[in-house]
Amino acid sequence: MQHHTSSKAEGVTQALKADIGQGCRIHPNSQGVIELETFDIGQIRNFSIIAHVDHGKSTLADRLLELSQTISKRKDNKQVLDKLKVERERGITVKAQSASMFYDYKGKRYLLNLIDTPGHMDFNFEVSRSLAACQGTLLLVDAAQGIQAQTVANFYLAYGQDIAIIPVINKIDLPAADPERVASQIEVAFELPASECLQISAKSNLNVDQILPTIIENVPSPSGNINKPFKALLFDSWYDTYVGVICLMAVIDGRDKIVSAFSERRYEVSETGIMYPEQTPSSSLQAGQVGYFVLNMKALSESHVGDTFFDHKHIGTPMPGFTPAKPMVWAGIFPIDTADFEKLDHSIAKLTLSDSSVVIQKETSTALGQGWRLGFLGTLHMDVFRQRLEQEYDANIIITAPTVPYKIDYRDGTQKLIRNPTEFPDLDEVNAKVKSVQEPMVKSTIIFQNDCLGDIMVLCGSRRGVQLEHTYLDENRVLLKYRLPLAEVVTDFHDELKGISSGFASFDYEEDGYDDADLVKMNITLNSKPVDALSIILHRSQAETVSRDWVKRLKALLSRQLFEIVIQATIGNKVIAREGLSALRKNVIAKCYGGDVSRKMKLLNKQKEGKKRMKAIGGVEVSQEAFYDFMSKKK
Ligand SMILES: Nc1nc2c(ncn2[C@@H]2O[C@H](COP(=O)(O)OP(=O)(O)OP(=O)(O)O)[C@@H](O)[C@H]2O)c(=O)[nH]1
Repeated sequence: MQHHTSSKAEGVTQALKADIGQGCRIHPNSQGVIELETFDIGQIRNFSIIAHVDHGKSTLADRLLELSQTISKRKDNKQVLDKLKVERERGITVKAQSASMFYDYKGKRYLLNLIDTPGHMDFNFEVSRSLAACQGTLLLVDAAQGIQAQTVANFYLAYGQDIAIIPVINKIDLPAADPERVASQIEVAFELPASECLQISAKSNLNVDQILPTIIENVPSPSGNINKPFKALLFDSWYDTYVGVICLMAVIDGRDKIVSAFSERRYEVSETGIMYPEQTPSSSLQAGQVGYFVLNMKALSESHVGDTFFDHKHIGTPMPGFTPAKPMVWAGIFPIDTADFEKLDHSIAKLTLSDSSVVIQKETSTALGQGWRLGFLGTLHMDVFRQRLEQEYDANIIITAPTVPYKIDYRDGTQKLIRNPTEFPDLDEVNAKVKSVQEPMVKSTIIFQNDCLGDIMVLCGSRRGVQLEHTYLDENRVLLKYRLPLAEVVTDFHDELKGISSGFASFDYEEDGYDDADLVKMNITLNSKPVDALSIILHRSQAETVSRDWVKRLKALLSRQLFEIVIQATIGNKVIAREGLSALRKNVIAKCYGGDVSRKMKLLNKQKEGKKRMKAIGGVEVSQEAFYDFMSKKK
């Protein structure tokens, strides 16, 4: 194999004689930049890899980077594209990343831009972003697991964008691999010929060398024109402490270095470059290329994903942007120790700099004190955010039960969006003023083995689901489509599904508008005083079961006090569940009498310390830990 360690003077366009593909490492010139100016647009390919979670995208991406000599072979098996600690721990890709590589094929040098995508349903929004910058994609399917729900969702995202789709069956080295069966599933589900599926093992490198030539042959080059005025699509951005906001863009036309945003703000470009795989400056970025721009943008809020940038003298029609990510799950976050408020405020602000899809509002709860209400794309997104707060910022927090956004239509024609159960109107107000209450719906895809069909249909039915489709992918794999309320899906639906199918069912959903629903707000009271942080919005049919469960669990978590505690669940004025906790008979303080003074002081101080973390609600002292335990245990 010819290793092309080019000299500094050598341009990247120089054609090689080799007619089988091989990678090539390009080095920056004496100014420290990679020369991209003379690179022919016909020799550029922009592609992504889409797949269900764990089907091997990141592993394959690393193999392609190695093969193209973009990175050297890693011994530690750590993935290059997954940068965050939480991603490595959970083995999921959260934020899309891109990487450029150079590859010599049939005497020509190609610039291949790989745009990695996350594999979980909460991040579908990021998949669409990445696809908008590509002309082709590798649809990766695990040879043992076959098509899963996310494979279907991703296929349709790519299909909708009208880009070339190359089916690739991965993990053919596994003993349970059945590539022929998976190829036929691909033909049944997507009408892509089984004979065109590449069969590879990203782990053992088997047939991986076929991938880049297949991309070059089958994915069209971008269609821009370098002689037209500059136009680029912003598809990702992040914050860098040293230079401010970094914008990842796909350049559609032109080759200018001065751009101006559609927001009519003008920016000076201070640096352009490619992800190689680290940020590497380039002499310019021009039509067809994908790379980063440093624009002296100070705040991430100035970079709108889906925005179009133009040459400031030729501002044209912006490209259809992306639908902005809408937070679909809201939850309150509070410090366990109220003294941590400032520190936590700072940590949340910093964390949202690198994740602009989180929406923040301040919130005050009588039970939990000052905190925030945060909007997330889904429950996994929420979990990842919580985990990052705890791991990277050492935060001790309580997070309330998630709420989906409800819509209330009033008789007087006004509408209200509810993100917090405390904002939900009480029963009297509903009766007097409300025309309708609506909840968000989703269309879900579930794929599983035939033998759990009955149980899965029962589960969907109990979650108020309506069946839309029932297809056999092969003799024992079933694809079901259900329309379900989002509120039913964000709690423990996925866990139950995994339980029923011993972990094998896969699940994905997309938003599907709002439906009228018979919803009520359930309040929890302690000695008749409501505990705001424990209010939830429920479908009337579930109120009884949930209320009984909640008061029972609360009873188990509260400590007995010097008087009786009555725990009630109410809807309006009506009590629907009740538990009592009898009074402590002996005064605990009595134990402190006698003994030496210092021991007594120590005990009293300890008690004071503990009190800091107590809230008195209806005269009842509730420790933050009790809240924490209550909230962290799912329904
Ligand atoms: N046996 C085998 N294992 C593989 C192969 N490719 C990937 N894996 C393993 O499958 C697991 C998931 O691979 P990843 O590359 O992290 O999957 P991913 O699709 O990027 O996952 P997300 O980022 O979470 O969507 C890892 O344990 C890999 O080592 C393969 O060809 N054969």
